[in-house]
Formats: sequence, structure tokens, C-alpha cells
Amino acid sequence: MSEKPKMATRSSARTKTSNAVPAPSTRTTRAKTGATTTTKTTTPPSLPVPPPPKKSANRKPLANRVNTDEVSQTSSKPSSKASGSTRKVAKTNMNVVEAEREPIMAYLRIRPTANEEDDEGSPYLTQLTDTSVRMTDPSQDHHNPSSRFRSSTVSPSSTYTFSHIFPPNTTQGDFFTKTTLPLVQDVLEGRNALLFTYGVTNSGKTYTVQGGSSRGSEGILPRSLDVIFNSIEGLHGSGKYRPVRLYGVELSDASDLNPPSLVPDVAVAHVLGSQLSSTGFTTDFDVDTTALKLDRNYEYTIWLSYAEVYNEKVYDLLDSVHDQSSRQKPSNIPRSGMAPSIILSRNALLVKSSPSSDNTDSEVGGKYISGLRQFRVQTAAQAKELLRLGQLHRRVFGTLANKESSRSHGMVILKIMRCHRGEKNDPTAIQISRFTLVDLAGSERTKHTHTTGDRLKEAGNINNSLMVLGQCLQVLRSNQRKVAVSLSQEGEGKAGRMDTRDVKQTLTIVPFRHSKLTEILMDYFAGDGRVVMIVNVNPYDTGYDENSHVMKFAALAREVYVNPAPAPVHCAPVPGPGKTSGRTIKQLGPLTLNDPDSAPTPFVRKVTIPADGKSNNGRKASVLEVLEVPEPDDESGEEEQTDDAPINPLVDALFDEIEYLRLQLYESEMRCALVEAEVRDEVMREMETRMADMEDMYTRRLAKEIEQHEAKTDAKLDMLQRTGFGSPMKRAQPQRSNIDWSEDEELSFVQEDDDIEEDYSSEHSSGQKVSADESTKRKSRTFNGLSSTRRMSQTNRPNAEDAGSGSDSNTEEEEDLADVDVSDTTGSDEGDDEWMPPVQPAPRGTKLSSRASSPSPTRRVQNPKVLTGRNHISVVEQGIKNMDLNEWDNDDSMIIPSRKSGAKQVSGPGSRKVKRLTSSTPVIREEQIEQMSLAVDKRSGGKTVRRLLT
Ligand SMILES: Nc1ncnc2c1ncn2[C@@H]1O[C@H](COP(=O)(O)OP(=O)(O)OP(=O)(O)O)[C@@H](O)[C@H]1O
Repeated sequence: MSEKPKMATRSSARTKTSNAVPAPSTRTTRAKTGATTTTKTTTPPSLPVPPPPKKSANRKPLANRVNTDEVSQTSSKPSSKASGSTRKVAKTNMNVVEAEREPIMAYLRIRPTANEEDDEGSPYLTQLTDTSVRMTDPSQDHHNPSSRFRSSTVSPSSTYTFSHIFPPNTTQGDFFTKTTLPLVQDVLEGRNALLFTYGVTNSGKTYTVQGGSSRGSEGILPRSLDVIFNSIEGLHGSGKYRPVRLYGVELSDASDLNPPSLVPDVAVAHVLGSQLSSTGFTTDFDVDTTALKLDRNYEYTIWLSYAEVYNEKVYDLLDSVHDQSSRQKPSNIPRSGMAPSIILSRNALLVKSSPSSDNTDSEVGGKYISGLRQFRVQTAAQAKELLRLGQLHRRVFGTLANKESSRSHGMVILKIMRCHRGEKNDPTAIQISRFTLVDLAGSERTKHTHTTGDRLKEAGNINNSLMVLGQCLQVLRSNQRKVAVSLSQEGEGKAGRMDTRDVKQTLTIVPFRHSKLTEILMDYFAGDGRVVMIVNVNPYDTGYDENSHVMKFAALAREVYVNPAPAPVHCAPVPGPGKTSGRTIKQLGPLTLNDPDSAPTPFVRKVTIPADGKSNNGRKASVLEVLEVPEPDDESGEEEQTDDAPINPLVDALFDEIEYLRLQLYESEMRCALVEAEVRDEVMREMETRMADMEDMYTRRLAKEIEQHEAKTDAKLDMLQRTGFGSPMKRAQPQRSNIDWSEDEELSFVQEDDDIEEDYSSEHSSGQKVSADESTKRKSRTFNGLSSTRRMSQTNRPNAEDAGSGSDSNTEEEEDLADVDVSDTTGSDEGDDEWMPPVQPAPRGTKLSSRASSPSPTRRVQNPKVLTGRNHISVVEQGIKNMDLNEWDNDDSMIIPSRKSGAKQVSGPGSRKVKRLTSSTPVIREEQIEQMSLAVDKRSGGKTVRRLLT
């Protein structure tokens, strides 16, 4: 008997080192299992070989594999080089470890559409090969720009790999044969096996495990029972012993063969009658006839139990259910005319560590559900009847209020005891293997189900346990990698490598204890059998993100290695019947109900269900109250007895603290994830609203600017027309490109524009407001436009000046041109002053047409004169004559001609300071003209006045 190594603290929580990578040397089986070496692994022709089970085909017998010839020969072989020898031994160890381990199998099953005729859109799942599948987010529409803003952090398209993928048209029979039958074979040959279904709600988990109601739709659980009982036909044991805890054996008694009947209580039957038909396992005519070939030297007994994990509490689904309403207080009795209220109660069970005395060979240190009832079943029909009972209880207690979905993790545990016929009275020769099938609750997010109250709590607990399961797998994977790296370095003799024992010290604690689900299943993940994961997915469902998480979980699971070594053989003395298997939990009784201080307070849920299984309409409804009594403190001391004594209480307390904090962290992470998703959604909605607002605002602004620009353009056109552009004069302009427009004339235009602007502004001030800024801009643009004309004029000037009397000649030319133009255009002989502008082209904007066109006629009537060069000059001459030159000595300004009543005084370009010459202006004497000429010449560079005076 090998000594179990002492662990630092409680084994249940400190499975970090030895369990991360099960060492082959720890699995020492008893000598008495030598008989098992003759067991043949007989695979029927139709049985597919599961994807790469490295050693399953030629599994070693139940002998100590470390001591097999192969290993000892390899390791003891002399080597020429010492280092080579070391390396060889290390490699051998590695090979043994690799040979023993195999990854968790992950199978994907794609659900068909609910109804072929229903158009559920295109699936977001595309099967690429037998093992790979691609998921694409259906909301990622490339044609829709708004879909670029994804509220999700999940990648919009990913490829996932599985051990095998089963398309929607896979039959239940095919699916069972390829995924579960190898496990059934394993358990019948003495190895443990775990199968669990994982997926979001409505993805087909329950259908896969239990099956449907149609013929041939039996699920993997009833089929497994069929195959087991077909295979052990004629090989039934006497049932002298029964399994207890995880590895223990004890003498059985008569109660093991008397399971509770289906709904024994009349009142309960009255209320729950309607539920019976929907519990599944009803297709007794549908039996799988497959039988596996087994070693006929063995006898088998099959034990079945059915538990559920609901709201982080473990309940026995095969426990008897009785109406407790007779014990309730009188005040709670319903009024006459009301349907009677039924009170059902059930007790939560403790999960305890397996005592080391049950299995001294195992380092795994798994846990078991204390007080879980188990019954010996002798036929598949009997087993199915029990499952129906469990299913009914599961519906009543766990999911009645939420019929669409399983809100608990269902767990069917089949124990197969086998004993060699020659040693059937020797309890230490009994080998117990376990087959656990878990139908996990749907892994939907609370955000999408809009759950509140109890449902929210359920969803939170479901998600928490699934999250912890994922974390356990993650830690296991990382621990296994660390050990593998250490072993490979050891094999290569690398300098500075870490000793494997030291590496094991650094491994992370696997958080199995953070949820009941992982606590119960921990021994499988820590190396106690083969594990198969079935991922169910509904590709038409809207839960793309949830399914992505499921896929990632599967990818993670495939990287975790488990050890499908044979189950240990019981080796401890067998205690008497009932000593350990009896219920350790206090039964709920009158004392519990009436004296709440003496027992844990039960959690009460009320469910209203229709009586007699008929419609609720017009009928009395029955109120079902479910009392869930929490598990009591463990008073048996069993756990303390089985746990390793802590090295230091402080260390133990610190470990507990760490675990508590981790739990807090997980919870807050979960909350954060939910909040983050909500915030992302909110921000996206906000962004969309803002973008819509902005779009609206810009559209309005654009329309306004278009309107303003049109108004401006119309105003400019008006101004240009008034100043001569666009008139016959303008059309004649190309002919006079060499004409030197005199500066005074240009300035006259500027001033005139200013006047027009003034008029325009005043015109618009009553009806339509034009801002002062816009007016200023408009003016500056007008000025700039004219300045360019001026520049052109200046460019031409040197030639004119060189020509000596160029100014004069130009003026003459100009006069001629003006005369010709006017007469040509208007057909009138009345001269420039009588000229009227031609009919304006229609304004561009129809909206503005009436407004834009209206000012022009008014202006034209008020200012019918358009000055030509001759007019300017004559007016200027007249102005100069009337000018008092004394003013010029004190005023730094220049005289410009105006088409209006006289000259204006401007103090710089663009100035609006205007001084009009009036009739009261003193007359200038002849002799002053020469002086004025000099004075003006000094200021204006001799451009203007000199020309006028000449
Ligand atoms: N492979 C399949 N072929 C035909 N019908 C299926 C298949 N898988 C699932 N269904 C149907 O889809 C529906 C939902 O399946 P099921 O109840 O098994 O989902 P679930 O994942 O167990 O949901 P929950 O987690 O909420 O319990 C059922 O009506 C079932 O009959």
C-alpha cells in the first residue's frame, strides 16, 4: 500500500500539484486485480474509434503500469553516456505521462431548425470540415455602416475545432454510438467516465441526454442504460455489497431495492399529474439493442442515483416527496373555495471529501454528495422509471416556474460494481467505476433573458458555476503546461532548469471549491477517468455572443488532459450496513417548521400550477410551496476526519481568505461584464442618436448656407448690373482691355458699391436680416474684386504714362466706347443717363427669386444714372472747381468724383467717411488750382488731379 503524500492543507482545495498532471506511479492497483488483465477490450464492428484516444485501444491491464516491462526495461537499460541515460529515463517518464493522459473530447452537435417551413434566417454557423466550424456574427452586415459599431467584444468571425462535429441531420442512434458508447465500454471495464452537455438555452442539451418523444429519439442516457443491461445480461451480481461515498463499499440492505414510487402521495399526484406525461423516458418500446462483449468471469451490479445542483445547493431527485401541508400553521390554511395548497420540502445535501481510508492509492481526493440515495437497478426499465421520478422532481422543484428551460444542472450517477466470480465474497476485490452524465443548465446571459428576482438569482448561480468550471479548466491547462515544460527541460538536461517538485509547488490552486458543480466533478478533471464534453448549439438562435463563449469553452476543454486510468479497487474493511450510507441530514419535520431557530431557515418558493393537469381557465389553481432547507453544518466530523490536517491554522485561514476573495472577484467580474455590455449598448445608442442629430443639423445648415449664398449671388449680380458689369458696357469690355481705368473712376465704383451695400442692407433690414458681418464680407469682396481691376489698370499704366498723353487719349477712347456701347445696347439716342439695365436673368434659387429680384427695379428707378467716364470726369472737374482747397491743408484725404451730387472725401480705401460737396462750398480761385494740383499730387502720387487738370 503506497503512502498518500501529505498535502499542505485540505485536500479538497489543494489539488494544485499532484492533480494537475496525474503521475502514472500514483495509480497503483491492487494485486487482486490481476484477474482483470484477462479482460478483453472488445469493440463491436460498428463502434467507432473515438478521436485520438492515445492508449484506449490497447489499454494496459489493471496492473501497476509503472512496473510494466516496457518501462522498466527502458529505464534500466545501460547507457554509454551518463547524461544520455538520465535523458532517456526522463523521456521515458514523459512518455508514460503522455501515454496515460488524453485530452477532454469535445463534440459539437448542431441543432436542426425547429420547423423546416419556418424561415429562421441563415445560420451563423458554417461547418467547414468534420472537425472545424466557422461562426460569423449575423449582425455584422458589411452593407450597413452602423454595424461597424459592435457593442460586443466578441470577434465577429472565428473558426473553432472540435473532436468531431455532428451536423443537424445526425440521428440519436449515430450520435450515441460515436460519443457515448466508448464511455459505456469504459465503465463496464472498470474506468470512470464523465459526460456533460454544454450550451445555451434551447440548444438541445436535454434532447441529447434524455431524448424526444418520437420513436428513435431516445437520448444517450436511456441508450446507455439499454446497452449496459444488454451487455451484463446473465452477469448480474448478488448485490451483497453496495458502493458508498466515492470509492467505499459496505454491506447492502433491503432498502436498496425499494426505490420510492412515482408520486406516492395522493395530494401530490393530484397536483402533479399533468407533469408526469412530460418527464421523458416514456418510450419503453424504444430500446437500443446494442450489447458489448464483456469478460464473463465478472459479475456486475448497477446502482443509480440522480441529483441536481440548483442555486448552488445539491438536492437528491430520488428522495421521497411528501405533502407537508398538514404541518403548517392554521393561519396558512386557505379559505374555503380555494384550491388546497401543497407544501413540498427537500433538503440540500452536503458535499464531502472522500476519506483517504476508502482509497489509499488515489491522490485525487475527490468529493461525494453525502446522503445521496442510490438504488440498485436490475433492468433498464427499472432504471428509466427512476429517472422519470427524478425528472419529475426536477421539474417540480427546479423548473416548474420556468418551463421552457432547465434551471438546474441534472446529474445522473451510475455506479458499476464488478467483482471476479472467484472472489465475489471478498469486498476488497470489488472494483467500482462511475459514469456521470450531466445535463448542464443553459448558459444564457441574464441581460438577454430579462430575468428578475428568483430567475435572476438562478441565472447568476448557473453562470457562476459554469464560469468556475471554465476557470478550473483554465488553471488545469496552465498547470499541465508548466509541468510539461519542466519535464521536457528535465529530459533535455537543460542547465538552470527547475526541479519538477519545485514546479509543482508553484502551480496554481484549481478553484474546484468555488462551485458545487466543480466540487462534485473535481475528481474527473483531476485525473479520475475519461471526460467527454458535448457542445450543443442552435445556429439559428440569436445568442451569437453566448455561443461564442460556449465555443471558446470547448476549445479550452480540449486542451486539458485527463487520465483515463482504471478505477481503484476497494481495499478497506467493509463496515456494517447503514453506518455510512444512512441519511446524515436531519429530515424536515414538525420541529423544523415550527421552530426555525433549531434548524437552518428553509427557502420558500411558491409556484401556482393548474390542478388535475388541465387548463387553469375557470378552474382552481393549486399553489405549490417548495421549501428548500439548506444543508446543515457538518456535525459528523467526517470531513475533518478525512481531510489532511493543516500544517498551520494561519495558512489554512489565509487560503480560505484567498478563496473567498477570489469568489468575490469572480462575482464582481461577472457583474462588470454585464455592466460593460450594457454600457456599450447604451453608448452605441447614444452615438447613433448624436450622429442622427448632427446629420440633421448639418443638413439644415447646408440648406441655410445655400440660401444665403444664393441671396449673396443675387445681390452681387444686382450690384454688378448697377455698376455697369453685365450691361452693354460690360459686354464691350474685352475690346477695351488696354484702357487705363482711372483710379478716381475705380474709387467711384467702390464708393458706389458702398452706397448700394447701404441700400441693400436697409432694404433687407425690414424683411430679411443680413448680418453686419456678412455685409462687411460682401463689401470687402466687392472691394477686392475692384482692386484686381485696379491692379490690372496699374499694370497698364506705365505704357500709358510712357505714351505721354496717354491719360487723355484713354479718356477719349473711353468716352467713345461708352457712347457706342450705350447706343448699341439700348437702341436709344438719349445718352448714358437715360440708360436702363437690361432684363435680369432669372435668379438661380426659386425660393429667392421674388426677394432677389424685387430690390433691383426699385434701385433702378431711384438711381437710373450709370456714370460713364465722361460723366465722372465732368463731375470731378466741377467738384474740383467748387472745392475749398483750404480744407485739404488740414485734412489728409483725397478727392474722388462721384456720380452723385458731388465729390466725396475719403480717408483711405474702404472708408465710409463721406463728405459731400454742396452748393455752399466756396469757389476756388484760378490761381489756387495750381496749388491744389501740387497738394493733391503730393498725396495721391500725382495720379488723379494731374490728369484732371491737364
Ligand atoms: N437534434 C434535435 N433534433 C430535433 N429536435 C431537437 C434537437 N435538439 C433539440 N431539439 C428540440 O429543440 C427544443 C429545445 O431542446 P432542449 O430542451 O433539449 O434544449 P436545452 O438546451 O436543453 O434547453 P434548456 O437548457 O433551456 O433546458 C426541444 O423542443 C427539442 O425537442
